[in-house]
Amino acid sequence: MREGLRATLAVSAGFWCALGEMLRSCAARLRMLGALRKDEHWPARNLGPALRWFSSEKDFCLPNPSWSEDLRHLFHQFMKKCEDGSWTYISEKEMLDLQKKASELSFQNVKPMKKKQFPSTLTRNFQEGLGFEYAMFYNKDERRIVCLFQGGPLLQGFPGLLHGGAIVTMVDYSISILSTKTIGFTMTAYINITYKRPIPIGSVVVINGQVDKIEERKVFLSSSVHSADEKTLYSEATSLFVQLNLEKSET
Ligand SMILES: CCCCCCCCCC(=O)SCCNC(=O)CCNC(=O)[C@H](O)C(C)(C)COP(=O)(O)OP(=O)(O)OC[C@H]1O[C@@H](n2cnc3c(N)ncnc32)[C@H](O)[C@@H]1OP(=O)(O)O
Repeated sequence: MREGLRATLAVSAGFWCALGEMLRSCAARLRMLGALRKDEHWPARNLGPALRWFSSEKDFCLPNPSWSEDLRHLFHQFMKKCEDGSWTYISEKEMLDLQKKASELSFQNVKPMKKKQFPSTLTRNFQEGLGFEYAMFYNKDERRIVCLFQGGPLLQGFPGLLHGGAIVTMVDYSISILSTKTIGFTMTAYINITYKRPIPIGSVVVINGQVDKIEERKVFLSSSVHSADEKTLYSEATSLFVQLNLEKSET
Protein backbone atom coordinates (compact mmCIF):
# COMPACT_ATOMS: atom_id res chain seq x y z
CA MET A 1 0.00 0.00 0.00
CA ARG A 2 2.78 2.38 1.08
CA GLU A 3 4.79 1.41 -2.04
CA GLY A 4 1.79 2.24 -4.21
CA LEU A 5 1.41 5.66 -2.57
CA ARG A 6 5.12 6.37 -3.05
CA ALA A 7 4.90 5.45 -6.76
CA THR A 8 1.81 7.66 -7.22
CA LEU A 9 3.59 10.59 -5.55
CA ALA A 10 6.69 10.08 -7.74
CA VAL A 11 4.58 10.02 -10.93
CA SER A 12 2.67 13.09 -9.83
CA ALA A 13 5.92 14.99 -8.98
CA GLY A 14 7.27 14.07 -12.42
CA PHE A 15 4.07 15.35 -14.01
CA TRP A 16 4.27 18.74 -12.21
CA CYS A 17 7.97 19.08 -13.10
CA ALA A 18 7.28 18.39 -16.79
CA LEU A 19 4.33 20.80 -16.77
CA GLY A 20 6.48 23.51 -15.14
CA GLU A 21 9.20 23.00 -17.73
CA MET A 22 6.64 23.19 -20.53
CA LEU A 23 5.15 26.43 -19.17
CA ARG A 24 8.61 27.98 -18.77
CA SER A 25 9.47 27.08 -22.37
CA CYS A 26 6.13 28.51 -23.62
CA ALA A 27 6.75 31.73 -21.69
CA ALA A 28 10.22 32.05 -23.25
CA ARG A 29 8.75 31.53 -26.72
CA LEU A 30 6.04 34.14 -26.09
CA ARG A 31 8.67 36.62 -24.90
CA MET A 32 10.67 35.97 -28.08
CA LEU A 33 7.57 36.37 -30.27
CA GLY A 34 6.76 39.63 -28.48
CA ALA A 35 10.22 40.90 -29.26
CA LEU A 36 9.96 39.83 -32.91
CA ARG A 37 6.53 41.36 -33.34
CA LYS A 38 7.97 44.67 -32.23
CA ASP A 39 10.49 44.27 -35.07
CA GLU A 40 13.33 44.83 -32.69
CA HIS A 41 16.57 42.96 -32.58
CA TRP A 42 16.90 42.70 -28.84
CA PRO A 43 14.62 41.58 -25.99
CA ALA A 44 11.40 43.51 -25.49
CA ARG A 45 12.00 44.28 -21.83
CA ASN A 46 13.48 47.65 -21.04
CA LEU A 47 17.19 47.20 -20.49
CA GLY A 48 17.50 50.78 -19.31
CA PRO A 49 20.94 52.02 -18.37
CA ALA A 50 22.41 48.50 -18.61
CA LEU A 51 22.54 48.94 -22.37
CA ARG A 52 25.16 51.25 -23.81
CA TRP A 53 23.92 53.17 -26.84
CA PHE A 54 26.01 54.26 -29.75
CA SER A 55 27.49 57.65 -29.26
CA SER A 56 29.55 59.61 -31.70
CA GLU A 57 30.60 62.01 -28.97
CA LYS A 58 33.42 59.95 -27.54
CA ASP A 59 36.27 58.27 -29.35
CA PHE A 60 36.66 55.05 -27.35
CA CYS A 61 39.70 54.12 -29.46
CA LEU A 62 41.80 56.83 -27.82
CA PRO A 63 43.87 56.09 -24.70
CA ASN A 64 41.98 56.10 -21.38
CA PRO A 65 43.21 55.57 -17.80
CA SER A 66 42.72 51.79 -18.04
CA TRP A 67 45.30 51.48 -20.81
CA SER A 68 48.58 49.90 -19.77
CA GLU A 69 51.97 51.38 -20.64
CA ASP A 70 52.37 48.74 -23.36
CA LEU A 71 49.13 49.71 -25.04
CA ARG A 72 49.92 53.42 -24.88
CA HIS A 73 53.40 52.84 -26.25
CA LEU A 74 52.14 50.77 -29.21
CA PHE A 75 49.34 53.25 -29.87
CA HIS A 76 51.79 56.15 -30.12
CA GLN A 77 54.11 54.07 -32.33
CA PHE A 78 51.27 53.44 -34.76
CA MET A 79 50.12 57.06 -34.63
CA LYS A 80 53.66 57.97 -35.77
CA LYS A 81 53.35 55.48 -38.65
CA CYS A 82 50.23 57.38 -39.71
CA GLU A 83 52.22 60.55 -40.30
CA ASP A 84 53.49 59.49 -43.75
CA GLY A 85 50.02 58.33 -44.78
CA SER A 86 50.90 54.63 -45.12
CA TRP A 87 48.75 53.76 -42.09
CA THR A 88 45.53 55.39 -40.99
CA TYR A 89 43.99 55.44 -37.57
CA ILE A 90 40.40 54.14 -37.54
CA SER A 91 38.42 56.34 -35.19
CA GLU A 92 35.30 55.33 -33.30
CA LYS A 93 33.40 57.72 -35.58
CA GLU A 94 34.51 55.80 -38.66
CA MET A 95 33.44 52.50 -37.08
CA LEU A 96 30.15 54.11 -36.06
CA ASP A 97 29.56 55.34 -39.63
CA LEU A 98 30.09 51.78 -40.92
CA GLN A 99 27.70 50.44 -38.30
CA LYS A 100 25.13 53.08 -39.22
CA LYS A 101 25.36 52.15 -42.90
CA ALA A 102 25.18 48.46 -41.96
CA SER A 103 22.02 49.10 -39.93
CA GLU A 104 20.32 50.42 -43.07
CA LEU A 105 21.05 47.29 -45.09
CA SER A 106 18.30 44.90 -45.89
CA PHE A 107 19.50 41.40 -46.59
CA GLN A 108 18.61 37.78 -46.17
CA ASN A 109 15.23 38.28 -44.51
CA VAL A 110 16.66 40.68 -41.94
CA LYS A 111 14.73 43.94 -42.07
CA PRO A 112 16.71 47.18 -41.71
CA MET A 113 16.58 48.60 -38.22
CA LYS A 114 13.89 51.24 -37.70
CA LYS A 115 15.43 52.72 -34.61
CA LYS A 116 17.56 55.80 -35.12
CA GLN A 117 19.52 54.85 -32.06
CA PHE A 118 20.86 51.34 -31.66
CA PRO A 119 23.01 49.50 -29.15
CA SER A 120 26.78 49.62 -29.26
CA THR A 121 28.62 46.84 -30.99
CA LEU A 122 29.50 43.92 -28.70
CA THR A 123 33.08 45.08 -28.24
CA ARG A 124 31.95 48.49 -26.90
CA ASN A 125 29.42 47.26 -24.36
CA PHE A 126 31.78 47.27 -21.40
CA GLN A 127 32.92 49.97 -19.07
CA GLU A 128 36.44 51.32 -19.45
CA GLY A 129 39.04 48.65 -18.82
CA LEU A 130 36.63 45.81 -18.07
CA GLY A 131 36.15 44.42 -21.55
CA PHE A 132 37.62 45.19 -24.93
CA GLU A 133 40.11 48.05 -25.04
CA TYR A 134 41.44 48.49 -28.55
CA ALA A 135 42.54 50.76 -31.35
CA MET A 136 42.81 49.86 -35.03
CA PHE A 137 45.06 50.99 -37.86
CA TYR A 138 44.56 50.34 -41.56
CA ASN A 139 47.04 50.07 -44.39
CA LYS A 140 45.18 50.46 -47.67
CA ASP A 141 48.06 49.64 -50.04
CA GLU A 142 49.04 46.48 -48.16
CA ARG A 143 45.42 45.54 -47.40
CA ARG A 144 46.28 45.07 -43.76
CA ILE A 145 44.77 45.92 -40.43
CA VAL A 146 46.38 46.06 -37.01
CA CYS A 147 44.35 45.97 -33.84
CA LEU A 148 46.03 46.74 -30.52
CA PHE A 149 43.98 44.92 -27.94
CA GLN A 150 43.92 44.72 -24.15
CA GLY A 151 41.28 42.33 -22.78
CA GLY A 152 39.79 43.11 -19.35
CA PRO A 153 38.54 40.91 -16.49
CA LEU A 154 34.99 40.51 -17.84
CA LEU A 155 36.47 38.56 -20.75
CA GLN A 156 37.86 35.84 -18.53
CA GLY A 157 37.66 32.18 -19.48
CA PHE A 158 40.08 30.08 -17.41
CA PRO A 159 41.03 32.00 -14.27
CA GLY A 160 43.35 34.85 -15.21
CA LEU A 161 43.11 34.10 -18.93
CA LEU A 162 41.14 35.52 -21.82
CA HIS A 163 38.18 33.54 -23.09
CA GLY A 164 38.72 32.12 -26.58
CA GLY A 165 35.38 33.57 -27.68
CA ALA A 166 36.58 37.05 -26.74
CA ILE A 167 39.80 36.54 -28.69
CA VAL A 168 38.04 35.39 -31.85
CA THR A 169 35.49 38.22 -31.45
CA MET A 170 38.25 40.80 -31.59
CA VAL A 171 39.98 39.04 -34.51
CA ASP A 172 36.68 38.70 -36.41
CA TYR A 173 35.70 42.33 -35.81
CA SER A 174 39.12 43.62 -36.93
CA ILE A 175 39.20 41.65 -40.17
CA SER A 176 35.54 42.38 -40.81
CA ILE A 177 36.46 46.06 -40.91
CA LEU A 178 39.39 45.24 -43.19
CA SER A 179 37.29 43.23 -45.65
CA THR A 180 34.53 45.85 -45.60
CA LYS A 181 37.03 48.62 -46.31
CA THR A 182 38.49 46.47 -49.10
CA ILE A 183 35.37 45.45 -51.05
CA GLY A 184 32.28 46.76 -49.23
CA PHE A 185 30.01 45.15 -46.66
CA THR A 186 30.89 41.53 -45.99
CA MET A 187 29.93 38.89 -43.44
CA THR A 188 32.01 36.14 -41.94
CA ALA A 189 31.32 32.86 -43.73
CA TYR A 190 33.89 31.04 -41.62
CA ILE A 191 36.78 31.72 -39.30
CA ASN A 192 39.15 28.94 -38.28
CA ILE A 193 41.24 29.88 -35.29
CA THR A 194 44.06 27.97 -33.64
CA TYR A 195 44.82 28.90 -30.05
CA LYS A 196 48.51 28.26 -29.48
CA ARG A 197 49.15 29.95 -26.13
CA PRO A 198 46.76 31.37 -23.52
CA ILE A 199 46.52 35.16 -23.20
CA PRO A 200 46.69 36.63 -19.68
CA ILE A 201 43.90 39.06 -18.76
CA GLY A 202 45.11 42.66 -19.04
CA SER A 203 48.03 41.90 -21.32
CA VAL A 204 48.37 43.70 -24.62
CA VAL A 205 48.28 41.78 -27.87
CA VAL A 206 48.66 42.81 -31.48
CA ILE A 207 46.21 41.40 -34.01
CA ASN A 208 47.52 41.49 -37.56
CA GLY A 209 45.01 40.85 -40.33
CA GLN A 210 45.63 40.75 -44.06
CA VAL A 211 43.73 40.06 -47.24
CA ASP A 212 45.26 37.03 -48.97
CA LYS A 213 42.99 36.68 -51.97
CA ILE A 214 39.81 38.09 -53.46
CA GLU A 215 37.65 35.94 -55.75
CA GLU A 216 34.61 37.88 -56.91
CA ARG A 217 32.53 38.31 -53.70
CA LYS A 218 34.85 36.16 -51.57
CA VAL A 219 37.63 37.66 -49.45
CA PHE A 220 40.11 35.24 -47.90
CA LEU A 221 41.99 36.63 -44.94
CA SER A 222 44.59 35.45 -42.50
CA SER A 223 45.37 36.85 -39.08
CA SER A 224 47.64 36.35 -36.14
CA VAL A 225 47.67 37.41 -32.49
CA HIS A 226 51.08 38.21 -30.99
CA SER A 227 52.33 39.59 -27.71
CA ALA A 228 53.29 43.27 -27.67
CA ASP A 229 57.00 42.32 -27.90
CA GLU A 230 56.17 39.97 -30.81
CA LYS A 231 57.91 37.08 -29.04
CA THR A 232 54.79 35.00 -28.39
CA LEU A 233 52.39 33.84 -31.06
CA TYR A 234 49.07 33.36 -29.26
CA SER A 235 46.67 32.53 -32.08
CA GLU A 236 46.37 32.22 -35.83
CA ALA A 237 43.25 32.28 -37.98
CA THR A 238 42.15 31.89 -41.56
CA SER A 239 38.79 33.10 -42.69
CA LEU A 240 36.41 33.75 -45.53
CA PHE A 241 34.23 36.82 -45.72
CA VAL A 242 31.54 37.09 -48.38
CA GLN A 243 30.44 40.40 -49.80
CA LEU A 244 26.73 40.87 -49.18
CA ASN A 245 24.69 40.20 -52.24
CA LEU A 246 22.31 43.08 -51.78
CA GLU A 247 20.62 42.58 -55.18
CA LYS A 248 19.39 39.20 -53.95
CA SER A 249 18.00 40.80 -50.77
CA GLU A 250 14.44 41.45 -49.85
CA THR A 251 13.50 45.08 -49.44
C1 LIG B 1 31.99 46.70 -40.66
C2 LIG B 1 31.00 47.26 -39.70
C3 LIG B 1 29.86 46.41 -39.42
C4 LIG B 1 30.32 45.05 -39.01
C5 LIG B 1 30.11 44.77 -37.58
C6 LIG B 1 30.84 43.56 -37.04
C7 LIG B 1 30.63 42.32 -37.82
C8 LIG B 1 31.36 41.16 -37.25
C9 LIG B 1 31.47 40.07 -38.29
C10 LIG B 1 30.51 38.96 -38.00
O1 LIG B 1 30.55 38.38 -36.96
S1 LIG B 1 29.32 38.54 -39.16
C11 LIG B 1 28.24 37.42 -38.24
C12 LIG B 1 28.56 35.98 -38.48
N1 LIG B 1 28.27 35.63 -39.84
C13 LIG B 1 27.03 35.41 -40.28
O2 LIG B 1 26.06 35.50 -39.56
C14 LIG B 1 26.89 35.06 -41.73
C15 LIG B 1 25.82 34.03 -41.95
N2 LIG B 1 25.92 33.55 -43.33
C16 LIG B 1 25.34 34.24 -44.32
O3 LIG B 1 24.62 35.22 -44.12
C17 LIG B 1 25.62 33.78 -45.70
O4 LIG B 1 25.95 32.41 -45.71
C18 LIG B 1 26.77 34.57 -46.39
C19 LIG B 1 26.41 36.07 -46.43
C20 LIG B 1 28.11 34.40 -45.67
C21 LIG B 1 26.93 34.06 -47.81
O5 LIG B 1 25.65 33.97 -48.38
P1 LIG B 1 25.35 34.47 -49.87
O6 LIG B 1 24.00 33.96 -50.24
O7 LIG B 1 25.61 35.93 -50.01
O8 LIG B 1 26.50 33.75 -50.71
P2 LIG B 1 26.44 32.37 -51.47
O9 LIG B 1 25.87 31.28 -50.64
O10 LIG B 1 25.85 32.65 -52.81
O11 LIG B 1 28.00 32.05 -51.62
C22 LIG B 1 28.86 32.96 -52.31
C23 LIG B 1 30.18 32.23 -52.47
O12 LIG B 1 30.78 32.04 -51.16
C24 LIG B 1 30.98 30.65 -50.91
N3 LIG B 1 30.69 30.39 -49.50
C25 LIG B 1 29.68 30.90 -48.78
N4 LIG B 1 29.74 30.45 -47.51
C26 LIG B 1 30.81 29.64 -47.44
C27 LIG B 1 31.42 28.88 -46.42
N5 LIG B 1 30.93 28.88 -45.17
N6 LIG B 1 32.52 28.17 -46.72
C28 LIG B 1 33.05 28.19 -47.96
N7 LIG B 1 32.54 28.91 -48.98
C29 LIG B 1 31.43 29.60 -48.73
C30 LIG B 1 29.97 29.95 -51.81
O13 LIG B 1 30.39 28.63 -52.10
C31 LIG B 1 30.03 30.83 -53.05
O14 LIG B 1 31.23 30.54 -53.76
P3 LIG B 1 31.27 30.61 -55.36
O15 LIG B 1 30.89 32.02 -55.73
O16 LIG B 1 32.66 30.24 -55.71
O17 LIG B 1 30.24 29.60 -55.82
